[in-house]
Amino acid sequence: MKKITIVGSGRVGESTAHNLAKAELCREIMLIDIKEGMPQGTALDIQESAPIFEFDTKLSGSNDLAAMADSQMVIVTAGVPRKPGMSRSDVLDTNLAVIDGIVDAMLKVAPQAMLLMVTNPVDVLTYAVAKRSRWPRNRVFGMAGVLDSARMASFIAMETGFSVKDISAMVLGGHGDTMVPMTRYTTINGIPIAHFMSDDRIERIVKRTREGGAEILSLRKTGSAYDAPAAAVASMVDAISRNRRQILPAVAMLEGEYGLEDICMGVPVVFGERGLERVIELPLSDAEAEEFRRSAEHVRADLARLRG
Ligand SMILES: NC(=O)c1ccc[n+]([C@@H]2O[C@H](COP(=O)([O-])OP(=O)(O)OC[C@H]3O[C@@H](n4cnc5c(N)ncnc54)[C@H](O)[C@@H]3O)[C@@H](O)[C@H]2O)c1
Ligand SMILES: O=C(O)C[C@H](O)C(=O)O
Repeated sequence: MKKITIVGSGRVGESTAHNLAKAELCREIMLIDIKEGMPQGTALDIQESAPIFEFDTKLSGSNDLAAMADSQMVIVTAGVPRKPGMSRSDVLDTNLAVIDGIVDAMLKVAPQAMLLMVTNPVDVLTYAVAKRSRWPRNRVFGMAGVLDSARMASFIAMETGFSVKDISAMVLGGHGDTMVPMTRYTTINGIPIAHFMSDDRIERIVKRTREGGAEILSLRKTGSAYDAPAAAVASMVDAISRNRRQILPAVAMLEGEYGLEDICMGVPVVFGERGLERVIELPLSDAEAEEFRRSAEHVRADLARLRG
């Protein structure tokens, strides 16, 4: 890709910029933030690591949303994170106001770009962007499942002692307390985890995965997770910019899949050069379908707040 803009150069934005630059996933990165001097300073700081990491990506910063002109992708990490004790939905109203301005600016200066939403609550804000922009779903999607699945895989590696490289985990649904860790589709080198772990141990991992964001918040206290989230964003950009046609869980607009439409939430999708190229519909057991339905209800409750 030629140019990627990251709007919001706080913790997740900065770490994402560094990951994209180190992997040379685009030729140019524009960092934008409302804080004066901050995106410029962050861009320069990362740029000065280029001789050490040996990347040719050029970084710059701006306080003007018009600087996203000609981007092929805009990654949105602007807004506020929740504080300990809050749910992600508690920052909806604050972050919605931020997102609307970004979409309006994109419609003017980068109307053909893809938008990758990170700001929380990510399912609802992805939906808000899709509705405001009227872009097709291949160009509007959100990051959550790659992060939640990485957390689940990390916890399985910690519990079993097996290499994390062999663990393939999958978490679907809304990015909240009702997310759906798909234990039946989670394997260690192709072997279902039930072969290695008791139901109790699996249930502990499911719970810890659902509470993964809150666990980091409660330890760190001054901010939410950013390193694993930024790595997750970079892996989605990698799949798109290198046209890998990789299956990753991501927040997508559903158009009848899983019996749902007019809602954004986490499902397995194929990422390639056109962005979100296809939603994959997995057969669900009765129990999984029920968890998925409950998660959708939770997202819909927040969507109702958008309307009114
Ligand atoms: N989807 C996920 O899985 C996931 C993971 C981690 C964080 N997040 C979310 O990402 C968001 C950012 O988290 P963070 O830790 O980087 O927060 P942060 O406070 O470090 O950074 C947010 C930045 O956004 C900037 N900002 C605010 N309004 C803006 C606007 N109108 N235009 C441009 N910039 C603006 C702020 O100045 C700040 O620098 C939060 O909403 C957080 O919950 C989501
Ligand atoms: O927990 C949060 O609020 C941030 C993010 O959604 C996460 O899961 O780390």
